[in-house]
Amino acid sequence: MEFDLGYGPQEYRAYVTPDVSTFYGEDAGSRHRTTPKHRGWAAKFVNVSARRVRVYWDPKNGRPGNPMSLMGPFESSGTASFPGHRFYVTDEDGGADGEVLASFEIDPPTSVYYYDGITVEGDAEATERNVARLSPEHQGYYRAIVDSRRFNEYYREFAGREETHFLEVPREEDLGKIDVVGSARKLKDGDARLLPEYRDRGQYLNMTLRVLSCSPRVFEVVDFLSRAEVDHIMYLTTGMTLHRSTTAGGSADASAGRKDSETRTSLNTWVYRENDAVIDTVYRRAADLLRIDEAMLRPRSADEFPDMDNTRSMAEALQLVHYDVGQEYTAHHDFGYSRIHNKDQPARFATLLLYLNEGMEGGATQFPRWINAETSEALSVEPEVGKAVLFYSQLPDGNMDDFSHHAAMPVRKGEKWLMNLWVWDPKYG
Ligand SMILES: O=C(O)CCC(=O)C(=O)O
Ligand SMILES: [Fe+2]
Repeated sequence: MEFDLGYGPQEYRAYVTPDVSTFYGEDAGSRHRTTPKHRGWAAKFVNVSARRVRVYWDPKNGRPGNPMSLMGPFESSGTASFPGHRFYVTDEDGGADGEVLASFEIDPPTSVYYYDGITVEGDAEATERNVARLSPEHQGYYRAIVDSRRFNEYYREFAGREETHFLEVPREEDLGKIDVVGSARKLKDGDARLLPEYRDRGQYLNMTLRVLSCSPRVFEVVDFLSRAEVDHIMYLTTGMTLHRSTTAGGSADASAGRKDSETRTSLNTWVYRENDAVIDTVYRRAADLLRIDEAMLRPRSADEFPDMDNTRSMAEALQLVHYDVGQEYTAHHDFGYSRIHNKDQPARFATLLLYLNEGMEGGATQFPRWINAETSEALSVEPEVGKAVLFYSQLPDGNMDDFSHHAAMPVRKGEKWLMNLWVWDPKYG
């Protein structure tokens, strides 16, 4: 798409969600998108002011709001929400009953909601006076947000969605041409590495990547982990202490109006690549699956990939999660909302879910808003020992994918063990 923020015409490769018919290998127009039962909608809040403000979810029953997040000057936060839900902003010290500086009703396709204490609508001079009172650093953030808002208008017009990420650099990504539900790609022999000392000569693990959904992009790899590996991981966890799980951005990322303790009720701990040869193998295989070098998933020395602007790992430690009966993780996004202060806007890019057991009742991973032509129900993935699910939280153009909304359904009987491998975009930092 072409856009102009006042610095001359520029080009941007924005991603337009394809017609759903193409997800079935058919001509555009032959099938129609269903309306999902789940009406979730991601909301991002931006504090366009030099004061510290709090965002509250408004329960609309006359009671004070539930605190969602604290935003410093020119910072942002976000949450998984629903159309019609209301939020309001007060001064940090004002509390839930404080003077309401701005209020918002979630109204698709709007995803980004601004509390703007600087801009005076229709009065450029008054606006400039407000800007002049800001520190030079804050003036820079203000102008960046103004540009981003204007860019967002072009993006929304072109792509039908808002950019929830302060986009800078278009990203391209090689997913090959597996863009039809049910289609599969066999990963080449040798793609999936086993440590040499653990394999016979010429023996490789072959993996097949199968498309479960094109939007969000969700793939399944049955037998990603061997039984022996799963047994080993479960053995490693013996004696580990698990802690109550939290959500990525604390309450800022909890589903609107619910506390952390209600949205994610599981226990978890972290498993490190460096500490175990089998875990190292899992990372190497994950890198093969993602088609990136395994070095990206560990700290690098300065002479490896000198073109990268940092040497940090793009991956987090593996998060081992345990769900007991009744425990769940309600629908959420994995991407998080990065601070505007960070020019690189780091965000989680891909998630690999590794199932370590099966046979429980409940406990499926669901994508309730997947775009498809067959059902309004969620896409539901059942845990199977050793199975991996790969999904992307980012669209090919670098924006966040609101449809990557997903949930771990409550376990009704038995228990569930799973590992999360979170991979950040290359500018993690
Ligand atoms: O347990 C699952 O199936 C999904 C877990 C998840 O989405 C998360 O931990 O972020
Ligand atoms: Fe998640």
